[in-house]
Amino acid sequence: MIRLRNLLGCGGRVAISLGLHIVLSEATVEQWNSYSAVNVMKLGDKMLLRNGTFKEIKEHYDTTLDEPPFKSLPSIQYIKPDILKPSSTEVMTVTPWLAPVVWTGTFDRDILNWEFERKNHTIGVTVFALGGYWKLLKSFLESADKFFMIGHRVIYYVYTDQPQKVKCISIHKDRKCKIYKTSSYDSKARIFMQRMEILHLDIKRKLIDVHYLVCADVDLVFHNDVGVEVLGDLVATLHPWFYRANRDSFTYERNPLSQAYIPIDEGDFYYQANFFAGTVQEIYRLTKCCDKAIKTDDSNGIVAVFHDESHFNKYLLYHKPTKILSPEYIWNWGVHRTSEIKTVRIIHGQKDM
Ligand SMILES: CC(=O)N[C@H]1[C@@H](OP(=O)(O)OP(=O)(O)OC[C@H]2O[C@@H](n3ccc(=O)[nH]c3=O)[C@H](O)[C@@H]2O)O[C@H](CO)[C@H](O)[C@@H]1O
Ligand SMILES: [Mn+2]
Repeated sequence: MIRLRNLLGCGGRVAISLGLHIVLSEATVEQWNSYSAVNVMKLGDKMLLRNGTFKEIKEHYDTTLDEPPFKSLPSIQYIKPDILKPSSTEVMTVTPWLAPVVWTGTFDRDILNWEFERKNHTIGVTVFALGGYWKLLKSFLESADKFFMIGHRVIYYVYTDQPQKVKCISIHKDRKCKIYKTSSYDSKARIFMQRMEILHLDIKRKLIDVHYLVCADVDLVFHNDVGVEVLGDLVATLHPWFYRANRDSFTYERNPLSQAYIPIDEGDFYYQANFFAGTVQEIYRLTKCCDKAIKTDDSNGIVAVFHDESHFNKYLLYHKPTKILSPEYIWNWGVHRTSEIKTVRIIHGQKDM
């Protein structure tokens, strides 16, 4: 029996269940038994376009529901969680919409790794390095090899206008690096705008083909372990300059004519656009939506105050992240460090070119 999970992606699963609902409400099962599976499976994954009746497929679906979804691993030992003991008394660890906020001390990476390994997912990282910024790639990739997702399958997707220079940078032998050539741009604003477009188009073209995707700026240096705790459906990082600030001091776009506009009495947090993550589907939705908003602004002669970051913040206000990373994840040495910043994990803003 081929497992259903091999046949269906997330979309396929939804389509099948939708298919069943439509089918059962509009025709009897007997009627549908005589239909070719092809008709039904147009709703689902192409791999299911095989000869078989609806009955066979329904039976297959029912059987596979009872199978364990992921590989089983030997159990691991860890300290029992104590429900009466908060993971932090200093900081918020869950938002009002029930998204966890990841701080050092709030998670056990061994448990997370064990759970992740059962699912056997690949993690992609996109990074853009155009113009003189290609020189930052070496420290980005070398530090990622040392601290990022150790023990997991990682693919780096490097976008650059100078692929020949990038090829010379050596990366860890167990990791793949795909280099995609992009056009050169004179202005930074153009680069920020293009990134959103390139990302959603390449996800659609399957040039980026992973389960989880992390989108990072090249002027980041990994300083301590960053693991699967940063993965989730839609994950954003708190900005170190603003995490203690009130919403009226956030540098959101305040021009009501811009697509990125956020009124002064709205906003949860100020997120940085230089490190975000999610499933590839969620990153597709985010980048496509931001790209559309940036282009609408462009056609009206508007450039949002912090470019893609303004649009990113607008998107996340109305599509709440399912996980938030503390500023430990993207720290800037220019910010006064207080006691809640226990482990600086990634450093931003040291452009040593
Ligand atoms: C003042 C300003 O605009 N700040 C924006 C910029 O902060 P930053 O001042 O940190 O921007 P930056 O210079 O790091 O540029 C952002 C990223 O674009 C890429 N890049 C940029 C220029 C270039 O010539 N070549 C190149 O490859 C590279 O990946 C870089 O890390 O970026 C953030 C997104 O991450 C936000 O959008 C910020 O609002
Ligand atoms: Mn930067």
